[in-house]
Amino acid sequence: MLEVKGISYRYPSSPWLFRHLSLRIMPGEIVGISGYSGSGKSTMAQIIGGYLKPDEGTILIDGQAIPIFGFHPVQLVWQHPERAINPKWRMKQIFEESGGFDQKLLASLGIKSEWLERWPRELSGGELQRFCLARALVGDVKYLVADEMTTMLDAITQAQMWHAVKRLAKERNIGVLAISHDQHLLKRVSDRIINFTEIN
Ligand SMILES: Nc1ncnc2c1ncn2[C@@H]1O[C@H](COP(=O)(O)OP(=O)(O)OP(=O)(O)O)[C@@H](O)[C@H]1O
Repeated sequence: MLEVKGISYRYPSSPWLFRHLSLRIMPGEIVGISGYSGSGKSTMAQIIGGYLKPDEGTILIDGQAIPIFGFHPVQLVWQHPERAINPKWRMKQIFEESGGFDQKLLASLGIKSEWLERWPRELSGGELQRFCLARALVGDVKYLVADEMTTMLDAITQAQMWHAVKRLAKERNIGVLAISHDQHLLKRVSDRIINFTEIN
């Protein structure tokens, strides 16, 4: 189980963004989270994914703190794939760096093998985002945080990606936190939905 226990965060010279925020995600469970713009959902996502350190509180997996070094068992997929990918590497290199190829996974996300030879700038936003999702799902990922993962994408790509995430979550027992302003999407993909303002 992923436990977010009483975390608090404030950016330098700013008031508390949230205090004593807690939530739990079970393996294989998809938890949707909504909340007003600027309330701190992405900041919380970055804390859970290990990109930011909380000022108070802890993140535990099965009762243990997440090791600071090595593979992070919580992987984050952001809204803007172009900001998450090194533009100087071909897609193949990006994949190799993150732990290698899983042909079945690539196929299930609709990633064509010829895209692997391309540079990031030679792929559309939707194609790049599929790569980011595939990269997040390579290896022994235990939890996935999808922060507005498909907001910029067309309905078909959105449906394909979420179909794959739902299937993989159940098959591999990966817990998922889906952050979105799209209530219809959250209702479709989530086992339960939390309002961000109710957890802090
Ligand atoms: N690096 C930063 N330094 C200072 N303030 C920041 C920084 N990053 C974000 N903020 C502020 O923190 C607040 C929360 O931002 P965050 O992106 O976490 O909210 P959010 O709930 O994800 O918003 P949205 O739904 O619009 O994506 C905002 O007021 C934002 O301006």
